[in-house]
Amino acid sequence: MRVGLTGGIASGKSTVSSILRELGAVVIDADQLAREVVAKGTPGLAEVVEAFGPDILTEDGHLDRPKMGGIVFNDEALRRKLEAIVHPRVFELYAALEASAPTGGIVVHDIPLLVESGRAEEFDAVVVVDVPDEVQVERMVRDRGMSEEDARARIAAQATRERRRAVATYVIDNTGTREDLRHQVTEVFAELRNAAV
Ligand SMILES: CC(C)(COP(=O)(O)OP(=O)(O)OC[C@H]1O[C@@H](n2cnc3c(N)ncnc32)[C@H](O)[C@@H]1O)[C@@H](O)C(=O)NCCC(=O)NCCS
Ligand SMILES: Nc1ncnc2c1ncn2[C@@H]1O[C@H](COP(=O)(O)OP(=O)(O)OP(=O)(O)O)[C@@H](O)[C@H]1O
Repeated sequence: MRVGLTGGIASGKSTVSSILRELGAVVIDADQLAREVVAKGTPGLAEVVEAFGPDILTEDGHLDRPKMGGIVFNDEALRRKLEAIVHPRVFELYAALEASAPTGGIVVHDIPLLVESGRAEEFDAVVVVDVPDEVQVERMVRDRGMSEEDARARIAAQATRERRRAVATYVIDNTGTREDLRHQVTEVFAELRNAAV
């Protein structure tokens, strides 16, 4: 069973993913794949340097992620340019991982841009982690030391809550405590397991 997991930035997707892993799901993390395809020494990173210039590298030759974030979350055209390099490579890796994933279990695809990429209907079920924008901002500022302005720019680069909720099979409300979250995830996982048999 292929399950899409999505939600706005800092909504709690990684936290939900780790609970799902504990419960026995296989999780494929799109953000992690997006890091791998531009790791030091990859053709992906070479293409990024060609497009954005060598100043986008740190002194030791890695992608300077905070700097790149500052550029692409304030300029939609440049964001699209980066996505055009990263996304096709992520899809390639995905295909390879899916081909080697064990069959029969629940495979969760943690994809921040699931709605934006128009691929929601490719999944047997879609789980949306939902919080108001203000909670996203609060968590980015509190836990990641981001400025409020940067946090809002990232939210503005993504689909609205309403658009995500419109494709949801299950909505997980993450405005409560971590314990509340675990409770809901456990319930959703039980329903997914029932639906899978
Ligand atoms: C700009 C980059 C270098 C900033 O790196 P940074 O380490 O600060 O953030 P990280 O990669 O951990 O992403 C954090 C969150 O930002 C949001 N985000 C990332 N890329 C995008 C994007 N293109 N559009 C909207 N939101 C995005 C997602 O919610 C993601 O979970 C990085 O986000 C990136 O390479 N983005 C382009 C690739 C992409 O679209 N990734 C998203 C999933 S495939
Ligand atoms: N219920 C909660 N109460 C308080 N803090 C929470 C809760 N759930 C998650 N958090 C915290 O909020 C932050 C964002 O959560 P998490 O990293 O899981 O989000 P994410 O959606 O994966 O983010 P990103 O889009 O950047 O990958 C983290 O610091 C996490 O520890």
